[in-house]
Amino acid sequence: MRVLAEDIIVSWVERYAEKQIRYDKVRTLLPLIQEVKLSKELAELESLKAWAKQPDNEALKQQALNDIEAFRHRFSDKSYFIALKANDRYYYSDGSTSEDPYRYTLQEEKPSDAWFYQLMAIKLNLHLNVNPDVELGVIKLWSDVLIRDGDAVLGVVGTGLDLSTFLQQMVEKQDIYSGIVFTNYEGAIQLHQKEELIDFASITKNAHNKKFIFQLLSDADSQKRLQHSFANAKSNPNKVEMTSVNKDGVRQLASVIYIPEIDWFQVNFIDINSFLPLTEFSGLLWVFFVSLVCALVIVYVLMTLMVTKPLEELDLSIAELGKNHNRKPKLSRFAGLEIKRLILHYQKMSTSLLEYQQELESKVAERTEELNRIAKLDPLTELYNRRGFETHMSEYMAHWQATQQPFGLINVDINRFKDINDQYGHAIGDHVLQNVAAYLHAIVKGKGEVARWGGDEFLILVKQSNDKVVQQITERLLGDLESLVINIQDHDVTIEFSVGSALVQKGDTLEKLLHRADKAMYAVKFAER
Ligand SMILES: Nc1nc2c(ncn2[C@@H]2O[C@H](COP(=O)(O)OP(=O)(O)OP(=O)(O)O)[C@@H](O)[C@H]2O)c(=O)[nH]1
Repeated sequence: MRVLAEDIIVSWVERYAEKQIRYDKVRTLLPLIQEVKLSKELAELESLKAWAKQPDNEALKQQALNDIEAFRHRFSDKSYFIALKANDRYYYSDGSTSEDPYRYTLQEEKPSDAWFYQLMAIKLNLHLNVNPDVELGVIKLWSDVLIRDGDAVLGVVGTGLDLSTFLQQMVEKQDIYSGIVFTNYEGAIQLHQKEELIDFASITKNAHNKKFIFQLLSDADSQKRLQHSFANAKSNPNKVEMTSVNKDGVRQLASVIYIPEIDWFQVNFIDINSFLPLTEFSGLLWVFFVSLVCALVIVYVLMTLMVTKPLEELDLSIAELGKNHNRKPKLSRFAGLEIKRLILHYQKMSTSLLEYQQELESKVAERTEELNRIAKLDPLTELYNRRGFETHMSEYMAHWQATQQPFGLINVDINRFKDINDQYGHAIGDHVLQNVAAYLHAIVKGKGEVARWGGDEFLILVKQSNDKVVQQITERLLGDLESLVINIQDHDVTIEFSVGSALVQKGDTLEKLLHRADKAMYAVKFAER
């Protein structure tokens, strides 16, 4: 904002300064320019030139002084001066006396007369000189114009303006300016509010002793910039050149304009800070700061209500979903539309995901149960296989340990089963095994469990039993009355078994019990042979 404001000020000042300077020229500088013009006219006066060539000729002198007297009234100070080269005499008249205007004789070695000899030497047609008037005791702004006859210089003529009046009108009228300075063509200060800064009689001094405007600036860069502006202004008379300089320790804008009529520069300084103090912005900055904080708080609250909170809810629900819980995210009515939509989709997704998962889990459970069941059963006879029977028996043995209710184990082995296989083939053998399984199952009914122990060998667990029941079953299996007869390829084949049994005893293990039943069965088998 400050940079922008500075830019605006610079462009505004540029326009303002240009107009102001034109106005100044008309209002204040015009009298000075007028004086210069008159002095130039006076220098062209033929009678003056004639006298200047022959200063001792009284007739020519009278003629010239008469003509000049008419001019005198036109000068604003109603005075003139003439300095003649031929006799080094200085004439001055303000009309106060009708005497000879001769005042004194100039002397080359006198510092206060140096201006004259310098002008003669450098042959400067017009020179404005700020110098004290020794006679009147005031500082005057002199307009010095050479009296020329072709190339020859005959003297100097001109008038003086009271500097203090001029300064009041010109330099002290500061408006927005922090300082107005007039310099000659090389930058030596001619008009300044502070008289001590004015470079009196610049023309008579060498550069080391002059007071240049550039010395008022704080650094070399600023001096360079101002010198550059001087050069530009000189090549574009009446055009204002702006540059930024450091003066009196602060940044200032310097507007430079060249006034060709008097070969001077006018430089106006503007202290940007005083023109545009930072404090002007402080209120605005506070408003901006407070607005910014309010806006941030509102944005934060809205973001929290519309986005952050609903997302936190969603996050919690997702964490719960990881634990297989369907948690419904709580939604405030401020939640953003997109977020609401997102959460709705999430709910649908999580519900169907959990349903699908439950379905999957129950299917897996079913399959596992089925697999466990299958793993325990013999696929051909659908009786317990060895593994299934062992599991069942270990459970039953634990039960027996607790209740001590007796039970028995019967080992049943088909006699010469290999012959059936060999004679009718394996498929028939399988068929026989299935029939044997059904037969044994029917005999045992609810009294116990039947298992296929391997090949053609079966085991029967007779639960909560005593020796008598076991004996009954054994006898039934060995007896002729209820023999198992299977029709194979139109032949009735009687299936015979070798059967051995054992009752559980104190301190028994399954191994021991099996061993006894096995032993009993083989005893029967070998006895038969
Ligand atoms: N068809 C069929 N045969 C089987 C199966 N498992 C075992 N076997 C047969 O059963 C026969 C058992 O033979 P063995 O142990 O000598 O028994 P066995 O011929 O009854 O002889 P003994 O017991 O001494 O009377 C073998 O020939 C096996 O190949 C099966 O699942 N199906």
